[in-house]
Amino acid sequence: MMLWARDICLSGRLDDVTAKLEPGKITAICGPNGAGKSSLLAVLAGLLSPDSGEVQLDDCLLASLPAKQRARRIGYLPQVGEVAWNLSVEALAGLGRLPHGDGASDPVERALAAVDLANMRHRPASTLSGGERARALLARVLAGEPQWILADEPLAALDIAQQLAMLRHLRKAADQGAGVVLVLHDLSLAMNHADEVVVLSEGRLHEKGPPEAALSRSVIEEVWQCPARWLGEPGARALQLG
Ligand SMILES: Nc1ncnc2c1ncn2[C@@H]1O[C@H](COP(=O)(O)OP(=O)(O)OP(=O)(O)O)[C@@H](O)[C@H]1O
Repeated sequence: MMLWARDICLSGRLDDVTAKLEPGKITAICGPNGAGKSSLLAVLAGLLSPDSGEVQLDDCLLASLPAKQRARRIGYLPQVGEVAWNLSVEALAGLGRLPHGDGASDPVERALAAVDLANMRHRPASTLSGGERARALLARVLAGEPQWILADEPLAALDIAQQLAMLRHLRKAADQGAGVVLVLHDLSLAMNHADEVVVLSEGRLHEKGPPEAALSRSVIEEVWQCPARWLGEPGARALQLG
């Protein structure tokens, strides 16, 4: 049970990246702007084909899986939070059931509750605030109850209470066996909430390991070229910059 990117090369974006991701964990992908985080996530989701290398999902190659099966097993939330059609929140979350073709309502209800949008279920997506829209799009992913949740900056538009609620929900999903992979710019969130951190730099894998090691002060200074130090205790770290 794993999602394994092997020797991934993608012209100008990823250079021989290998990373084995485990279910039951929250893995954060971190790195400076342009480091290749979104590209790697899209490759892991099977939405971007690498020039060379392959992604293995459990015992099969991702590229060999029919799109519907892939969509059942991997839920992907892109970075740009656009809603193409002006659906209601409930209908938008319901799209997460499409790969299953069952129109089941219980997973949609659970997803709406998880993102705290059950009371806005009839609101057209066009009337939502940025953070509400981000949560509705996340509800679509959660409603599919995928084995892997791959989300590109899912917390960026959320207030701190919603961030915490979402992290608790993602932790619960991981505890129940899902693999959770999050692109995060906020290194404190990665440090305090991830089990594993993948650090990319200029398209290459720089570090992979537990947060205290992968996001050490020396790694941050080398990769982000930014003086920084961690304050506080493990699990409740704050990053002081400068
Ligand atoms: N469609 C594309 N064609 C060519 N190059 C691209 C394409 N999309 C992104 N890139 C380039 O690939 C590199 C990695 O982009 P990517 O979006 O994966 O980085 P990122 O780490 O997610 O960045 P950010 O933190 O800014 O979101 C960047 O230099 C970017 O300009």
